[in-house]
Amino acid sequence: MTERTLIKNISIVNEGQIIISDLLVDRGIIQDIGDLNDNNNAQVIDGTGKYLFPGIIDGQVHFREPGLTHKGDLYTESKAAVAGGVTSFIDMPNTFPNVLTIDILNEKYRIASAQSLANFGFFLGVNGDNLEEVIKLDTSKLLGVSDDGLYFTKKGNLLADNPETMEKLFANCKSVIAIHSEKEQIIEEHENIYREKYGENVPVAFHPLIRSEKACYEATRRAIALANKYGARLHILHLTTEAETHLFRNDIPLQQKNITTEVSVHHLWFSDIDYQRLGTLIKWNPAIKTEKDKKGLLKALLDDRIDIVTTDHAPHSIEEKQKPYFQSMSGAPMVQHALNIMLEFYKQGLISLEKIAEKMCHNPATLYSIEKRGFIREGYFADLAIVDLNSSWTVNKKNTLYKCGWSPLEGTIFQTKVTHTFVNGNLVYENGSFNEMKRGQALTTEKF
Ligand SMILES: NC(=O)N[C@@H](CC(=O)O)C(=O)O
Repeated sequence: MTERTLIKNISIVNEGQIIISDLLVDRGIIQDIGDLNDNNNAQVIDGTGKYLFPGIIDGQVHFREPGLTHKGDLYTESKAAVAGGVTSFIDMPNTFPNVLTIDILNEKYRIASAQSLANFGFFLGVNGDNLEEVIKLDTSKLLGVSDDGLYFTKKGNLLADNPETMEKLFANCKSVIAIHSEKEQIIEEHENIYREKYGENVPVAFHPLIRSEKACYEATRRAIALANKYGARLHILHLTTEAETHLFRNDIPLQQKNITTEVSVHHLWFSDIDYQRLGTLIKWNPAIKTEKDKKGLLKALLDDRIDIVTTDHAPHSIEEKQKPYFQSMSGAPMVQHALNIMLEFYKQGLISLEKIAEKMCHNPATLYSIEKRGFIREGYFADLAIVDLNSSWTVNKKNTLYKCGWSPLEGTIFQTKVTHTFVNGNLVYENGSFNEMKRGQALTTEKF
């Protein structure tokens, strides 16, 4: 494979602008942007009529390795990611064993260097069990700490209404604290009410009433109050309610924010009217809520109260999903289809291409201080995605690359297609084919 690629005559979507230009990639780096001629045997790609985005940085995925690899693994899920234009991801700590020590964190980096087709970063998990060790660490060196998904084990966790644990973490942690924000006590009260009425077969349409707006709002309000008290760096994961969006600011630039938040694509795409059609396939935590919430989330994304878009890619086997309400696993795979979803909103006139690049590429890089990625700039890593905005296709089992083999989007017609994805200058994905010679790199941060 040639080390140089010249992309000719492409519409570059970057930093609030779209300009038609050429771009030269040399040995993994964006070497030049402008009116360029190939003078050194570069592989040439004609970009006429197509759009070039910085590779998507997905700030929240569950790729399931180690320990849960019957659902997904770092190779299979990163491959699906790359097919969707995602070139970097940050993986959550609820793999097994839970990522509660630096040794386990390092082990995940080791596996990913051998397996992942995309660039990778990992959260250190934090809960009541390892809090004392975490606050002894130099947390300023970590990409972030998170409690996400650790609540599945129902022990010692931050969400179990443990104000002391939360307080100590916020007082001492120097890195981004990424919180899964739902108040467990409120959820348990609701679970008991519905269990009494319906037994194990609670209709899934009640999921947003069990994991309710109040459960989300109260937890988010409390976390923000603590972050303000200690000046901690708080990030609220996967926001789901319109009510919570009003707790976030848009009067200061992202670089100056101590408190940030995100929306996951499924909470922009689905609403409670979809439970009837899709049942437990769209059971997520926090739950898919109402049309009003869905609209409110998009509004907050557009006016910058919400900073980034993530997927919370959470594959489970179809057997694990198709169970009665209480046993059905929460979460679903999304990473391959996230950019298509956002581009569909563009097609509907709801968001600009520049805003998509801001929320899926630039802002995740800024929020997690990721070095030299997320922007199309000379000297930056050549993580790039080319999209055709006029090419329709239907999601089906055959073209869904997740190890779990299904998607809640099956049957959906997308009008846009990712045609090429470059990771560190390597053309890893091209029109349905993969070049798997190279592996992704660990994300480095400006803090290291
Ligand atoms: N979002 C989900 O519904 N599930 C996630 C855990 C999580 O993000 O809370 C999972 O790991 O399956």
